[in-house]
Amino acid sequence: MASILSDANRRLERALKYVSISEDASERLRYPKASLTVSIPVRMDDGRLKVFQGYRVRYDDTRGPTKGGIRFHPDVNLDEVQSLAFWMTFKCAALNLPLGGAKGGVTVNPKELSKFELERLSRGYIDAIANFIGPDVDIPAPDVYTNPMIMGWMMDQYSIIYRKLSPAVITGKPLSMGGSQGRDTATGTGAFYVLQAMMAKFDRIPQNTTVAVQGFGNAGSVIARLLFDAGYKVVAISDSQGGIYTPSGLDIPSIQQFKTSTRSLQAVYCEGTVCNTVNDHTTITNDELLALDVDILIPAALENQITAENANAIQARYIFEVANGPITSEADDMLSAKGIYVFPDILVNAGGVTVSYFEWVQNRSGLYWSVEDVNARLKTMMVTEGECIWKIAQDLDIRPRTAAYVHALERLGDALNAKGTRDYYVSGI
Ligand SMILES: NC(=O)C1=CN([C@@H]2O[C@H](COP(=O)(O)OP(=O)(O)OC[C@H]3O[C@@H](n4cnc5c(N)ncnc54)[C@H](OP(=O)(O)O)[C@@H]3O)[C@@H](O)[C@H]2O)C=CC1
Ligand SMILES: O=C(O)CCC(=O)C(=O)O
Repeated sequence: MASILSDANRRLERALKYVSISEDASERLRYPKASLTVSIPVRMDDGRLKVFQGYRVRYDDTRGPTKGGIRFHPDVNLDEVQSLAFWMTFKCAALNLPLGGAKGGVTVNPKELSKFELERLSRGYIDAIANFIGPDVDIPAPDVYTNPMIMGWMMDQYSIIYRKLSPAVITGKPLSMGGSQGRDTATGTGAFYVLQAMMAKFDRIPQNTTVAVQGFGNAGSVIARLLFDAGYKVVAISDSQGGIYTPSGLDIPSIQQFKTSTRSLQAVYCEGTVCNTVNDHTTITNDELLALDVDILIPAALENQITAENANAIQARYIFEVANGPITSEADDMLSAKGIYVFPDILVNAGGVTVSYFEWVQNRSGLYWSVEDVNARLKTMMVTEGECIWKIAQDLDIRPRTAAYVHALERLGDALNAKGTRDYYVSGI
């Protein structure tokens, strides 16, 4: 299979046909600005020293300091981190955030580490990348298998290194360490606002709309819950171990209550009290979930879930990409040919980075906002930019994904052109 970054770049090439930005600007956007690979030695609880591979990629900083999460997962590699940083660049521009794109990761299965080992790894990662990040340079945040506790350790480690409390160096922190209200639910909430706005265009009524959600972590569980509360019928959910399916609709609040990051949904559902409330559920694989005959499919786990191999099996009418990069470009073409609407990651999951931006603003101003204020601002931004993208798609008769890239490219092109040629003969910060 092609590298994830070269596949991601195919979306850029497609959108470039619809915008008039300079050759210089488009050429600059094809390559990450800087990629750092580090080794992180960690003393394990049994006394052994283990060395982990870590990465941080700053893709483009033309519109502001770079921003993007940190992933702890066994499959993390440089190609994946570069692609995630590419998507962050276009996501921040699509939402008009004054930020560029970055991403980080460590190749590790955090479920195999003790809490102390995880803390040493998190602090070691910051030791290794401290020169590469900073509140005005590059600001990390959580992603898959990282969380507020890890962000807190990382911010603390950075503050120790620079002998100065630096809350604005990282977002997604615990509230007690300068985190923002609403950041923990922001990705799912932002996606919900976009979904509601788009479904209104098709006159869809929640009670008559079935949904399947792949991935039940920070992003997937929140959107599943919001959809359930709004009256949608969430008939299937899954995690890394597989999924559960109930045609009459799942009791999402009970499942949320029982699921913890290390327990499988199937075990929670079948061993727990939840199972006793619904009799007609079946366990399904992740592949089966993707192919269910539902109205809305929400991939909210990892990239490359829908490929040329299984695109023809997809039956959903609408796909909302809460995960980054869940559909390959080849599969995109096949879904489009089947008349399936795909609402893209760089719009749908942008709620996370938007509230991260709010957190960074709050850290720098010292003035903290209520959750109502955060969510109201989030809703305005998600719906406003979503509507612009929808209009571009209608006006140019292109897919929502290409429209989102066109929207982002117009802003990125302006900024790259305004900056002039400095980048081409003086090294950047
Ligand atoms: N967190 C954020 O703010 C943002 C996240 N995203 C994207 O959303 C997606 C999910 O991230 P997030 O919810 O934060 O991550 P979490 O770590 O909170 O949750 C990940 C979920 O995905 C499940 N999962 C892992 N591997 C697979 C697999 N192979 N098949 C099906 N499910 C799997 C996990 O299962 P298990 O519980 O069994 O481990 C877990 O339920 C990622 O693509 C991420 O980049 C995008 C924007 C912001
Ligand atoms: O909150 C952030 O800064 C980044 C979130 C993220 O990693 C993403 O949107 O993929």
